[in-house]
Amino acid sequence: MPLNHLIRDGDNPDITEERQKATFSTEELAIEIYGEPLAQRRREISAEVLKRPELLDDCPHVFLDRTTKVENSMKKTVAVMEKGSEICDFTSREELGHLVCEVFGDDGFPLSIHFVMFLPAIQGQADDEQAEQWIPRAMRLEFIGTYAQTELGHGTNLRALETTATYDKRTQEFILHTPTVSAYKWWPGNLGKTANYVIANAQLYIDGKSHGPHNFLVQIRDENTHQPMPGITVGDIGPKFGLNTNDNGFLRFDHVRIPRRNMLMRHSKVSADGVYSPPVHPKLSYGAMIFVRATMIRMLAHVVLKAATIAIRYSCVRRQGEIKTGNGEVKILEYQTQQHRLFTALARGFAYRLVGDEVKNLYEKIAEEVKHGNVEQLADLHALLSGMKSIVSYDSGKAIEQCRMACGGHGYSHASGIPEMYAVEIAGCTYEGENMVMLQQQARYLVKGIHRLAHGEELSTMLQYLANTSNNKFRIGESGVDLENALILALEYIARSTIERVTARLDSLQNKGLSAENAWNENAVELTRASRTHTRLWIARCFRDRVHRIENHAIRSALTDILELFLTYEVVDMSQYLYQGGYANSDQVAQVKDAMYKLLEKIRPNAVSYVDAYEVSDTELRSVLGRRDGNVYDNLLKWAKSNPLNRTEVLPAVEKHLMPMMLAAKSKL
Ligand SMILES: CCCCCCCC/C=C\CCCCCCCC(=O)SCCNC(=O)CCNC(=O)[C@H](O)C(C)(C)COP(=O)(O)OP(=O)(O)OC[C@H]1O[C@@H](n2cnc3c(N)ncnc32)[C@H](O)[C@@H]1OP(=O)(O)O
Ligand SMILES: Cc1cc2nc3c(=O)[nH]c(=O)nc-3n(C[C@H](O)[C@H](O)[C@H](O)COP(=O)(O)OP(=O)(O)OC[C@H]3O[C@@H](n4cnc5c(N)ncnc54)[C@H](O)[C@@H]3O)c2cc1C
Repeated sequence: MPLNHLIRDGDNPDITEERQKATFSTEELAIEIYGEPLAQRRREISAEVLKRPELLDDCPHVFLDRTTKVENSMKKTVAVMEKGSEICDFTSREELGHLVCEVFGDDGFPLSIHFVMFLPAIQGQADDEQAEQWIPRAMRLEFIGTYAQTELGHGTNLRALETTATYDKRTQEFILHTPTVSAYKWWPGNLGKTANYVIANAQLYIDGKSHGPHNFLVQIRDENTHQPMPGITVGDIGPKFGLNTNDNGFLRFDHVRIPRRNMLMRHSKVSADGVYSPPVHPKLSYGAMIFVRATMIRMLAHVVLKAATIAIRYSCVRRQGEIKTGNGEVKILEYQTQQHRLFTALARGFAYRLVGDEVKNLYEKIAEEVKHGNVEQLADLHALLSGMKSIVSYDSGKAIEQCRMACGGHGYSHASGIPEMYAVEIAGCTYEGENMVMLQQQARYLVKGIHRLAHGEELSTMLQYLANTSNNKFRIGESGVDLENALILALEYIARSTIERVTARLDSLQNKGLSAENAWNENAVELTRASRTHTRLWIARCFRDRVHRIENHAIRSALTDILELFLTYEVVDMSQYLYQGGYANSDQVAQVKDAMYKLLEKIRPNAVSYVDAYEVSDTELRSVLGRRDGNVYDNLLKWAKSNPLNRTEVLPAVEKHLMPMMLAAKSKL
């Protein structure tokens, strides 16, 4: 029995040959990733979707214009809501999430922000009475909501948001108002044409005094006619780099009145007579952002693993050039350069996916504490997520782009599926906090860590390595030190020395009289680097711990190869930092590189099986190059022929414009 469960008759023999080489069971690896029964449920859901034409696209979605894309996704949403509960358990986020991926792909769907931000904002920030009133209605989809925070003029600097919510004691209402053009809400997903309610973030004013940004539930469209409510101007912001199935929108309030109880009041409150009670932590109204930052890690990793699936499968059916003259053309995956760009992408995908689970669990634990008023760990969580969303979004983007380029010309075609994946994924560098800004949020926490250490104060578990000053020599190759440990210690050194250096520079500039703010800005690039090195260390440690916990020997061994490749790649990529302070020499860095190249060879026979085990169906993959059966060329031809430009032999536009020009040119002869 072959260990790879995806072998089928009629597949491209080049890909079948790959699957026969598997040294671990792909089904067992799938169970390790998803757990049981989810691994099996995902397969059943995928199979059910295939039987229901109303859930499938009539033609490749990339051939459609925006209006049709949006309409299609709305039509399919209704089909999912009507029949979806026959296919999956709606109370399981994982099952529903899988169904959504199958039916809609990555480019957005009408309920994405409803589920990802609107509901979580209510769940975390509404008091019990409000939650009881709003959540059941929102869950039944009696209305669709979104999260309207960003404005035309400000997205990052939330303290400068201009939308106001002024309390009117007389009527016990808030008046929501957009005072300037730059105060228009701008960007919220599904706001343009879909949502009829928003959680609006606005500056709270009582008796002329500002209390900072707070969240309010505001109805923006009529529940029966979907027409904008009085005082509301709303629309779609236009086409974007990606996510064009999503109607990101703009919104203006013109003195819109809402009842006092529409302010989300779990943490901050305004009494009927206008008395304000602040929250136990000033940033609790940022809770929905924290939720998305925690969830997006797995979403981004999922896209990397999809791109890796496509590029690795394709690289086994594409033959180009010879390694040894006369021996025939090889699968392009035989080239070391191809393995390097693809297996490192695969390793990052697995690392981020598995670490993403840990981040989600940590978030859930701390969110529960916060719900009960314990905010002790909120700063740790905020710092971690700020770094994680930045590293994972950016490095995933680079990995996906490598996968695309690794497919040569066909990677540039939408037939590969990768351009759209890249466009969707890379938005993660911007949304939920622009990366440079978020890295600096984390850097504040790291600098504080060094100061605490200097004052003999206790450090959180995450920062304890900062105290390990005896780790000052690279121990690769020493007896008693295995590769993994040596690499983790090297990453600890890189992070510690980088954070120490930049903190010392900040301190010295301030000692010379520079203001804290100016000293910070003069070192901002180095501060973001410190933040990156810390986060990459955290990911590495967390990934290692996750792999060590695997009980199935064959699966642990398969993922150990991926872990070691990840660690060697991270260390090589940051090796310049190893030279600072003389931690390592160039021979030692060469040893890490050699280990990395050996791992590429070791992973090569299992390459297709790793991505097969991740189990993304062809329906979800939406890629001609990444098809499970490897039958790429016939299907590329079919795909091209089916595109709307080929509906007529002679395009009407050619007849109208070019032919007269050419005929006129001929007649002038
Ligand atoms: C069921 C299935 C469903 C499946 C569906 C799947 C399909 C999904 C499809 C597609 C999904 C796409 C999803 C896209 C969604 C995108 C949505 C958005 O983008 S919403 C907008 C986001 N906006 C931002 O993120 C703004 C960024 N700005 C900020 O967060 C803040 O302004 C910040 C942090 C930059 C500064 O905030 P300050 O000005 O209020 O605070 P300062 O003065 O700098 O800091 C004071 C202290 O507060 C801490 N702080 C700041 N934020 C904190 C926080 N959140 N928690 C705890 N502490 C925090 C700081 O660390 C600092 O601490 P010390 O003083 O150093 O100790
Ligand atoms: C696809 C997508 C979906 C979105 N969905 C939503 C949504 O559903 N709801 C919502 O409310 N918003 C949404 N947004 C908005 C998003 O959250 C903001 O765009 C994001 O927070 C960045 O803010 P900004 O656009 O103001 O960028 P800016 O802050 O203007 O950033 C521009 C540049 O200035 C730099 N910069 C800004 N401030 C600083 C600083 N203090 N220090 C150093 N550099 C700085 C940045 O690093 C960046 O290089 C979405 C955005 C996108 C792209």
